[in-house]
Amino acid sequence: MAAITQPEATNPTADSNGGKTVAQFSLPAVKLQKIPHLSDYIPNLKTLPNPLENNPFFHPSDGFYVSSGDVIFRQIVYDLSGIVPSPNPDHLAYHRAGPRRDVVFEPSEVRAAIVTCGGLCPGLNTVIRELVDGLWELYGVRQIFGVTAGYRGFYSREPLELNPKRVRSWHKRGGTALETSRGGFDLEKIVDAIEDRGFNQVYIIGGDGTMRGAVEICNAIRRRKLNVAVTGIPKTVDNDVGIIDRSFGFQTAVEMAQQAISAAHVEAESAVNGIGLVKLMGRSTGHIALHATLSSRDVDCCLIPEMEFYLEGKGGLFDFLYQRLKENGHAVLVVAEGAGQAMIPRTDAQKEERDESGNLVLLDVGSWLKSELKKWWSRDHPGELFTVKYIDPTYMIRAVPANATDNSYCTLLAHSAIHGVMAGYTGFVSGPINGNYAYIPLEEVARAKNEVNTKDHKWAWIRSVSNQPDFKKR
Ligand SMILES: Nc1ncnc2c1ncn2[C@@H]1O[C@H](COP(=O)(O)OP(=O)(O)OP(=O)(O)O)[C@@H](O)[C@H]1O
Ligand SMILES: O=P(O)(O)OC[C@H]1O[C@](O)(CO)[C@@H](O)[C@@H]1O
Ligand SMILES: [Mg+2]
Repeated sequence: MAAITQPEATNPTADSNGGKTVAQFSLPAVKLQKIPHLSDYIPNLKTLPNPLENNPFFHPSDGFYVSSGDVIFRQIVYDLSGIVPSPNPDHLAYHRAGPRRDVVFEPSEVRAAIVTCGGLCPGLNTVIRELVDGLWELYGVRQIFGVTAGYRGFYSREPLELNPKRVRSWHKRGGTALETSRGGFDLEKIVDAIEDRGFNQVYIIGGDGTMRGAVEICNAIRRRKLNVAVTGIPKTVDNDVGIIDRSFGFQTAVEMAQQAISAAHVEAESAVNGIGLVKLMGRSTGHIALHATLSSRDVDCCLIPEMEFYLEGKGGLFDFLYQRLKENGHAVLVVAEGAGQAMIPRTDAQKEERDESGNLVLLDVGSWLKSELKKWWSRDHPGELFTVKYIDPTYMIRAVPANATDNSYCTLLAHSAIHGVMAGYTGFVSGPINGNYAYIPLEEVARAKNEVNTKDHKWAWIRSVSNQPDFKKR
């Protein structure tokens, strides 16, 4: 239990020259997040030396294996002055991901299943490929299966046999070669299928909904006391899964979004009073819109679900855009698909409309904004030229192969997951925390949400590059 205490209370703002730089400060005690293990409910689980020992390509050296004492801290930024209270009262630590000295699965007895659920995301095929390759090449597993068409595929489709030859070029393809779907989550049928088919390692790739389903599968497997390890690999182009630094495919999506913003910019500056409007994915979080705005620098205003805005009146969107048109002759507006939903009129039927997974179907904020902009201009500036060019690259930013950074990220995620499962961990997710790969309890990831914090420095940065209003009525 690390409790670090600085002995002397001094002026917290003093510089370091005198050596007395910080007020008395003590870190909270470390709370290590336990990862469930098959031995929690399977007595006398046999262990064997890691097969990597005999892998001719690895030659495990000193420090190669990760021990249970290796941890990653969640929070690495502290205010030693004590002026700003810590946002996380617990000093959380997670087990470091990586190969363990002992494993609980004999490779010849492993029957691994891989499934992809929910919407697409760049890198899905890379994760699948690297799971197959990692299991086969690192650990010598030969029975690897793809469950097709999402959760429903467990009980309604024949699994697909996978091997390195079959998946060789999958990382170059967008989408998921296993196919995906929403809905179809029938817990008992899924767990029956896992049992009947003899799967003992289940790799579940998907977003927040998928992770909640994976928690239920894990709990049911534990109730039945099955020797089956389950791991979740978080997939979300929206980057809305919490705790991990970012989700795979997110950077690729942000990069793709640049093309749409550039096109909107060209269209806008080539027109008289031109507005370029781009709608980007982001059902309940605006990370893609935020990062695409920050990296493009062509955007005058970025609207996200985490921030309310209004159209009319002083300090509203129209007021701001009018100023921009007067100053620059054009403006570029980026809107996340989940922004402004409460302002768009909905019929009773639309209020109820859900997709197969139960997610509310969003209305098209881009089309609505375009029509409101046109109404405003013709009402307030009749006879003056005005153009809105609306670009909706929705599926283009996620239906592409992963870029180089995301591809290597996917490889590390897949290999981390395999090492954890082979060691007997279950009900966990692998992912980077502050740049280091960790094992995080699945339940915690299923609960955590990563929203844009409109009070932090990154949002202030958006406001400073765009000079957009804060939309606070005064
Ligand atoms: N609370 C839940 N419990 C069990 N299963 C769930 C739950 N929520 C969603 N699922 C199942 O998980 C799968 C994927 O869910 P969903 O369509 O919401 O996508 P997701 O995983 O959230 O990914 P994304 O939203 O990023 O596309 C579906 O098969 C759905 O039925
Ligand atoms: O049209 P689909 O496939 O249901 O997916 C759309 C949704 O999926 C997401 O990309 C999340 O994966 C959201 O941004 C979007 O609302
Ligand atoms: Mg989701």
